[in-house]
Amino acid sequence: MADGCGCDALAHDLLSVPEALEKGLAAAAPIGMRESLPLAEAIGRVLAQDCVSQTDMPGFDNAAMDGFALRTADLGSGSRFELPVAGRVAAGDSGVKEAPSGAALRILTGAPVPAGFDAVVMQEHCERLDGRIRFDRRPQPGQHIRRAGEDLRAGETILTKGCLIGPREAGALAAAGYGQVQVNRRLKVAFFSTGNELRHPGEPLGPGQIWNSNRFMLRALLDRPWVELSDIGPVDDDPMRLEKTLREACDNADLIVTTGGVSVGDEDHMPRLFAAMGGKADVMKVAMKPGKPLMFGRRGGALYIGLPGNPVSAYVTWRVIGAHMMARRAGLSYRPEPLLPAVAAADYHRHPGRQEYRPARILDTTPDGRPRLKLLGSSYSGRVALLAQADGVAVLPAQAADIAEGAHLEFLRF
Ligand SMILES: Nc1nc2c(c(=O)[nH]1)N[C@H]1C(S)=C(S)[C@@H](COP(=O)(O)OP(=O)(O)OC[C@H]3O[C@@H](n4cnc5c(N)ncnc54)[C@H](O)[C@@H]3O)O[C@H]1N2
Ligand code: MOO
Repeated sequence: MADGCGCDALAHDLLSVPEALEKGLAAAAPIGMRESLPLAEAIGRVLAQDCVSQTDMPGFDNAAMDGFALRTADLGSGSRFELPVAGRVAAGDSGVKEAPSGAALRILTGAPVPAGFDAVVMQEHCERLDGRIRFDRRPQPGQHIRRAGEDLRAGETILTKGCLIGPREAGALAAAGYGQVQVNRRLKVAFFSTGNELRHPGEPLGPGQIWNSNRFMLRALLDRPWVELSDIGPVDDDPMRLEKTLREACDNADLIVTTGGVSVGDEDHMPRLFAAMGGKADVMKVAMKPGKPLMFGRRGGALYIGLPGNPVSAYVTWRVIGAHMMARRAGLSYRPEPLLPAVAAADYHRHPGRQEYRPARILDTTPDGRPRLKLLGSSYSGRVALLAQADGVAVLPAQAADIAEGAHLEFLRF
């Protein structure tokens, strides 16, 4: 939609973005169905249980350095020390190593520190003689020893349900002894794009036809390890076909995402069809640009999100609202996306009205580290190529008309 279409005059009737997001999150109840998986298969999934450490972490006093363990009480006064080396202990060794009073033990990183030993001297600080070590820095008690439980005590929480099991979480779960974890079952997501004008990319185009970009953009947006994705493909603006597709999708999916057909045109069938099928539908007008029309619906166990057809509008509404709804439905805890402080790289003028998410490119950074943003074309809701050139969207306040070079902007980085 071009700038200055006049429709922004109605902006006061619109829901704000936080209001729309709140409504969306409230509609997106988690599916709450779980399964137990071996840890390796749980990577990329949503954790469905609170996890506590099953042992103290670390589980025993151990050496933080390769070197020599000793008892500081053996050192006496003076500034030069020499001790015999009475044995060796490596990571994985079990059993208590005995060492006579006044002797050191060769010790390797991760090895249990035998009882009574209270310091480790790094090998770099020791001169090694035949069966003895000499060093001239007095070690402090506790030096280079990782004490049992200093990280976490057995029973302390390491992760709470609702987090994504990424590399750090997988590592923490393994360290806490979880070989098997409860995760939410994959969210069944079905998607399709509506419109008679749509052709598969590369197919010859007749008059009035365009290549279907939303289908591929949505596939990339929705394909997550915690999602079981079903691509229904394009569907013509034929009410019978649309209704059949929607009905089947509602019967089989936890979440249905479509693009197009949610506005007020004669071929914008989705709101009416959804209601006719016995679903509860809500077409919202959101005070954001692009992405004004946005539809939510519920029918049986299915949640429906109808995104606007314009590709940039669909992307932005997905990023700002839809993605949070999908995440919540899959059981992920909601985390607001932080906006970064940035500055305008030039003077810009715009028509005030709706809060705008303008594709923007980072030119460079200011001396205090803020990105300097070039705002890309003002008429862009169909220009998906512009989105691909952007590093993110600048969030322009509803009432801002003139934005001066150097002015503060908020930036949602892709
Ligand atoms: N009288 C009004 N007309 C419109 C309004 C309004 O408030 N009053 N809102 C405008 C805005 S803003 C948007 S956004 C669009 C949203 O309309 P729909 O969701 O119903 O989308 P369509 O009309 O089906 O398509 C809009 C546009 O996007 C192109 N499109 C659709 N699907 C795809 C696809 N898969 N790949 C690429 N491009 C696609 C489609 O050809 C249209 O050009 O409504 C405005 N109108
Ligand atoms: O302004 Mo529309 O919402 O093109 O997205």
